[in-house]
Amino acid sequence: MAFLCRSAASLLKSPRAAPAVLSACRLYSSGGQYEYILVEKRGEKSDVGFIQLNRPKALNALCDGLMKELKQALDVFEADGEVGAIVITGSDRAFAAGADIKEMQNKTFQDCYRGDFLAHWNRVSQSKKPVIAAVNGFALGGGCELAMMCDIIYAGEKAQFGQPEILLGTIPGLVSKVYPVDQLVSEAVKCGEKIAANSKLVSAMAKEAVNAAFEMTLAEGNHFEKRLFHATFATGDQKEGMTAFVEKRKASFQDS
Ligand SMILES: CC(C)=CC(=O)SCCNC(=O)CCNC(=O)[C@H](O)C(C)(C)COP(=O)(O)OP(=O)(O)OC[C@H]1O[C@@H](n2cnc3c(N)ncnc32)[C@H](O)[C@@H]1OP(=O)(O)O
Repeated sequence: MAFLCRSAASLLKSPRAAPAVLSACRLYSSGGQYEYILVEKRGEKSDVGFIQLNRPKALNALCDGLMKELKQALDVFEADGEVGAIVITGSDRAFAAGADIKEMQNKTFQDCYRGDFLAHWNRVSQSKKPVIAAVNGFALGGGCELAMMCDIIYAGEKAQFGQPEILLGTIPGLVSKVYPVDQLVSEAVKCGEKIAANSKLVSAMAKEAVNAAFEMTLAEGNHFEKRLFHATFATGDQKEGMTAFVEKRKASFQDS
């Protein structure tokens, strides 16, 4: 179905394929066809495609099924001549708390590489129609990246953006802050302590991705970062980081 939707615009030219496109377009008018998102058209002229991430118990963690449905909904809205802009939102508590850690916990490097894990995650940035993120609550890791892939971000007062992957033994995880003069050095040391408590191996990989990005095109940089992300799944620290999250305890990284 996802493939049919992606090709909807071109398939419209083919009478043989028309029923497939029509059934794709019904996905939001009939409701209930998606498991992880709510999809409708909003605005006085029904010209705004509206997608709400809907896994409240998991704080909208971006599981594979949700990302496939998001792609599918974007495909349908792109093929819909009435739709002029798309809004993606979550709940009051969470836009999205990142990629689904429980789904990733036991993945190996081989699983990531062979399955080209995250291959379709760039779909939002490829949208031909303007996409607006309406962010309330947590926008962490992949949730933060999802918001950044949109063209415009509107944030609620309590929105919290962050890249905490380093706490899980994977990349990235860089944060910047502004402090009063007299607190700056001690806060910088505290920051250093926090970084040093994470996997030194994975921190080095995060730095490698950031540094390499300066020398590359955006597409090359994204590709390199994805491959390094896959490589973290070959480390013991990624297993420890994600297992610690699932077991609700502090991770103990061995730099291995
Ligand atoms: C982009 C790529 C490639 C990678 C990533 O995105 S890695 C993930 C990055 N995100 C994080 O590390 C955030 C993880 N979540 C948290 O730190 C916390 O859940 C919180 C700070 C967002 C909220 O904490 P709070 O104490 O308010 O709530 P919890 O009890 O921790 O969570 C409620 C419920 O949601 C489940 N949950 C939350 N985040 C995820 C996630 N990313 N993946 C899977 N599940 C998640 C959490 O386990 C809990 O469910 P259970 O009670 O059933 O365990």
